[in-house]
Amino acid sequence: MVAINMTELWTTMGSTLASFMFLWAIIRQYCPYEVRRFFEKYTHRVMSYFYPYIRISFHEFLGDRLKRSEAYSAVEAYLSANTSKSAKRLKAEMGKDTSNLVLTMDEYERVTDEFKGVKVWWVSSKVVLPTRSMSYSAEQEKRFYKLTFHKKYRELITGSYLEHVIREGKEIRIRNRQRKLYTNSPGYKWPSFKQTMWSHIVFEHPATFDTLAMEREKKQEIIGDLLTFSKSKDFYARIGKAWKRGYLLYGPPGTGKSTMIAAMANLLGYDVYDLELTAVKDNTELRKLLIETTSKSIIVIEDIDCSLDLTGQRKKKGEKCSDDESEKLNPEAGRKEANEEGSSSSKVTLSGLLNFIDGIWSACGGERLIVFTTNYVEKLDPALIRRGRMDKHIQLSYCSFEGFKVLAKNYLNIETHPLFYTIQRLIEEIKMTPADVAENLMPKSPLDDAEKCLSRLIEALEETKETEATITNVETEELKQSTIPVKEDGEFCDHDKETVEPENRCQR
Ligand SMILES: Nc1ncnc2c1ncn2[C@@H]1O[C@H](COP(=O)(O)OP(=O)(O)OP(=O)(O)O)[C@@H](O)[C@H]1O
Ligand SMILES: [Mg+2]
Repeated sequence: MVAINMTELWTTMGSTLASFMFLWAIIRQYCPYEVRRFFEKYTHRVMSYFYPYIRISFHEFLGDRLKRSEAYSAVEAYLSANTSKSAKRLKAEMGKDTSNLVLTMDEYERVTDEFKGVKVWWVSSKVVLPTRSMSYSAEQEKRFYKLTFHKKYRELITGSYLEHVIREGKEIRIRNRQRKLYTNSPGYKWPSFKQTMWSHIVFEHPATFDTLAMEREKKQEIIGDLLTFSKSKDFYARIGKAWKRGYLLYGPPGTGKSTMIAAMANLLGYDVYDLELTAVKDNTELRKLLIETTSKSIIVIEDIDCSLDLTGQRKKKGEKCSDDESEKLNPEAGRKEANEEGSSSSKVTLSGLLNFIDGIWSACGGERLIVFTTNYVEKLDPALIRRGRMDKHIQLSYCSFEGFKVLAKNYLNIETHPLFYTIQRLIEEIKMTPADVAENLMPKSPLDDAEKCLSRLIEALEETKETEATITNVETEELKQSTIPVKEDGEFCDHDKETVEPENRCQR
């Protein structure tokens, strides 16, 4: 009797379920989106009374969708390391140093994980949002991971399990990630959904502080400063300051400013965001770029004096960053065009840049260095480089003997040589950039040994010495003539006195 009743019960339940499924299929197929949403909502409510499982979603982009969710990235990394053995469909991507492959779950793949004897299930999924256009576009995809577990383990899973997933995921990401060099391409379109405003390539610069030609003490001081910064999360939180630090690198061309940025990134394992200020449309776009940078990164603005003038007005297209006079003194300066293509419509102002560095938005993300480089530190607005914005000012200068020894070790693999004495004497009295010293030390043929390269450097130093002496003589001569200007009638006159009427001034 009981058996018959049970059979009837199962049959009734089965047919009810079948009817419900049929009804649901019709609704899905023919009803408008709003009606479907309505049914979905109430079906979920009814189901939740009987369904013993809890589900948590981790979406790739949240809220205003400006930034990829950190939780999503951590889950992705965790799953790639912990479940790639059990998943059947995987995606492959190049890992760190392009030497290993990183495998992650493919879309709609389902895997099981276990924590303290409790089973949980992860599914990677995506929804495609309704588009206005007829064409299918990848930009409308919303990816997410869904975690499912029994409701009796709610506390364990939402507490210690998720903590464990996020912590481990973050560590794996740091271990596996390829460091990137980002740039904001000129004319890049406003991000429509999940595209970022930065494009990137893998960062593979080989420079390190070991290969940087610089006095040992100064180098150690900078390394110490950087390492202290990277370990000071709690300190910055305690003093109520955003976890970021500004560095101003200044000095003549070829003294190693860009090389030092690469060495900094390699020392700390940070990404590099090379910000081309002249390609930024306005302050709002600048802020968007800032928000999109991740932590553990260096934001670099090279040749800051060329990007923005001191009044906050952008330079016009084609205008040179240095005036004619300084260009004459330093032909290198002329090479730096103020603006690239597309800058004519740029409206980034000095105040926009100041806000970028330490405005309220600059705190988002944390653990970031902002580095400015310039050849002309004296041209910069003091507000831009005051402590708090540019906390550490580092001067990179002409090659010292100590710097030369680093280069000799790098290029020729020698630590001492009889010719070092001559080089020491010359290098201490002559201004030669590390870039020039390095170029002279570079073997030019397979037959070039250390002695040949060092002799070439000595020759170059002597040549520079002679040129410097000639210039000094000419300048002294000019100075002599210009300081005692004489009128035709034999009287002395003063060029600089404003009071002298133009017609009374002497002709040079
Ligand atoms: N201090 C240095 N140590 C080691 N190599 C250096 C150093 N300075 C310059 N060099 C060499 O010279 C080249 C040019 O240096 P770098 O681009 O870093 O100069 P810079 O100061 O950034 O110049 P600019 O002001 O023109 O941008 C580098 O490729 C590097 O090989
Ligand atoms: Mg440079």
